[in-house]
Amino acid sequence: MTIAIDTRGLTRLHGPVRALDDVTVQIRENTITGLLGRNGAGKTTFMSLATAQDRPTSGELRVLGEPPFERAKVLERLCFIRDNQRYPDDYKLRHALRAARVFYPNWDQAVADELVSLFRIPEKTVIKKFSRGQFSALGIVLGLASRAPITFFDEPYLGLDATARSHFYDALLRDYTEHPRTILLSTHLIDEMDRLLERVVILDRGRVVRDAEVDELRGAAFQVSGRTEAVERFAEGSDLLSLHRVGGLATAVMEGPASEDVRAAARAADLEIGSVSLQQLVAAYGFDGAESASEKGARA
Ligand SMILES: Nc1ncnc2c1ncn2[C@@H]1O[C@H](COP(=O)(O)OP(=O)(O)OP(=O)(O)O)[C@@H](O)[C@H]1O
Repeated sequence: MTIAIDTRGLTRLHGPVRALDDVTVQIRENTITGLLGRNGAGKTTFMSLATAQDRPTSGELRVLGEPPFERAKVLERLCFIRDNQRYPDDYKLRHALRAARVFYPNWDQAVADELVSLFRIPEKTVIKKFSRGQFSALGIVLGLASRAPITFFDEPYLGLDATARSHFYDALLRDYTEHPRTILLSTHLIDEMDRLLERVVILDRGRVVRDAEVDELRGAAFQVSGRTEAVERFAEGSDLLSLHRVGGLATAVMEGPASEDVRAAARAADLEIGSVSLQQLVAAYGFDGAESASEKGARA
């Protein structure tokens, strides 16, 4: 297994704010990894450090085997698509594409042309007058057509309508399958994107709280649903992550594998047992801004 991004104790302080706090993580090469976490968790900071747009306060960082700072050889192999990208005032689509063609050694013009037409990006309008969605679509075109060995997408979907988002996911998967490379994506749209993700790193207040294969995470919890009383009784004494009650019915997400014994007990209590989605799991742990059962318990 080759590591694309390797960090040891990576820390970035802004005064009292620990934007990244002692982060030790290895991002695998040729994998799509999701960087998840609530607002302010440190996702953009991580990407900015890995692309040498910012410097760490302490800790070690290696990208493609080297510290990225002032290493042209490393930097030309990275593409960072962020939501506040600046373009010169008079830039139109063709100027951005021309600059990208010069900058990215693996640039694929045919991919760019196809995506420009798919996303209906205007050719005559200056980029600074683009709608939010058109601006995001341009970032996606640059990110995919760059074919950079490591591509960072920091919430690349802002302003995109549902059809355009779906075009993005399909184009990303298709191009990645044909040309495997390392892709790091930050997102809050976990349900929509979970089919893209092979691994996730979840950050909370600058720290890594989970770093796992998506399949491994999904197998780490299960849900039971049915009559509230029966669900509550079933959940007693087990590792309850979240409990939602609606009318007389409830759904509980519980940590641990759904073993045969657990399944038999659920059937005996007339409860439905099922798997949880990545979004449900992230929400159950409270990493999406919702309050987890353990936080609620701690307050009570
Ligand atoms: N230049 C800066 N000066 C001061 N604080 C900063 C600076 N940049 C980031 N921070 C703080 O560092 C923390 C991490 O910010 P970051 O932008 O990395 O979070 P994020 O996970 O990308 O959030 P979001 O999902 O909202 O985009 C936040 O508390 C933010 O306010």
